[in-house]
Amino acid sequence: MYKNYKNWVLITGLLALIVVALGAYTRLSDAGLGCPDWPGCYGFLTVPKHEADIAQAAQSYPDMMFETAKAWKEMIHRYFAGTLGLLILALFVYAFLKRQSPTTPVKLPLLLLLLVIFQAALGMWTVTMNLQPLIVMGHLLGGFSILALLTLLYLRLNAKPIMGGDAGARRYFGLSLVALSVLIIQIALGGWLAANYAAPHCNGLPLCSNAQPFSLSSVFQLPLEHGNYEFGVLSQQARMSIHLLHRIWALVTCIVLALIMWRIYSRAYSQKIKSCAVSVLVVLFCQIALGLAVVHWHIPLSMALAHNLMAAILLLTLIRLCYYLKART
Ligand code: HEM
Repeated sequence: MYKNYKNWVLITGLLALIVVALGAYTRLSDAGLGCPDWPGCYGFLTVPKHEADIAQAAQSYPDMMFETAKAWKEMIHRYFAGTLGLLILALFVYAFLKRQSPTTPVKLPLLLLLLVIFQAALGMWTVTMNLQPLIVMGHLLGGFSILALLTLLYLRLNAKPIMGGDAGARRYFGLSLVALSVLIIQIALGGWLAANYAAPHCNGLPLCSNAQPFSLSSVFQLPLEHGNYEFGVLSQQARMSIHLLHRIWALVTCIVLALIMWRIYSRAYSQKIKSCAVSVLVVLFCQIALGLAVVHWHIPLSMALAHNLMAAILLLTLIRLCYYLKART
């Protein structure tokens, strides 16, 4: 039974990765408003198919343009996300029933359950508030957080302690948390960039070829008073600055993570810690290359999607390192 539970945690983690990818696909292919209501689609449980249903949908939402392909992208994301929510509920119920057992943590599944409920609310607000950028960014961060907590739960259940400990590397747990914070800021800036449709507003490499100057204050402008935020509402200068800040912080992320990983690698004597630090470096390199490719090839959907997934993988590899640095033997 316990072995099955471990397998279910793994399956739930893989499903969370698929849900994050489907969410990115929906957002990046501009299908976020494919269904203008929640949890149904134009008042139906599935995408309206018959002519009479489509006519009724058009009548109920006269301001919306019904597009079958966009509606399906949105609904498939919701079906997968709903399944993920049910699996997380099942993990919590099992952990609660086995709460006396020291090998089954209960706080982590509870946190996951609360987070997935909040994430569903964010998904609803994304639609009902017509892609308000703060909500869209929050929804992206919520997905990454669920993935991160499932990874932690998987590690708690499966990770083998490092033989003899690794006191040399263990001292760097605090620094690994610094690296994690820098990365989380970079992921949030990426979400802010995408939620404000700022990708096409900075064309050159490494800097933007736009004429306007960079403005830090415009990056944190909160557009609140608009009825619909699809395709962005901020000025050209604000979007260029948001994009540029994501690149500048990418440089900071790269330097901070590279220095900290090198330090941990050179001080660790366990192979496990060394390999965790190397994986962070390899994934970081791929992520920077993908970011550059997204700009160079004018934001092809496949690359933007890969850039999103690589950000998630980078977060997970860093969490794995933090876990092993902290885990008691
Ligand atoms: C550690 C480095 C980086 C991380 C963790 C990171 C993370 C992210 C994330 C999470 C997104 C949001 C994707 C989505 O909404 O699905 C994003 C978007 C984006 N990033 Fe990065 N990024 C990094 C480096 C870079 C670099 C170096 C560049 C370019 C020079 C870049 C260019 C972009 C662009 C253009 C988008 C918007 C994609 C779109 O809206 O279609 N990123 N990034």
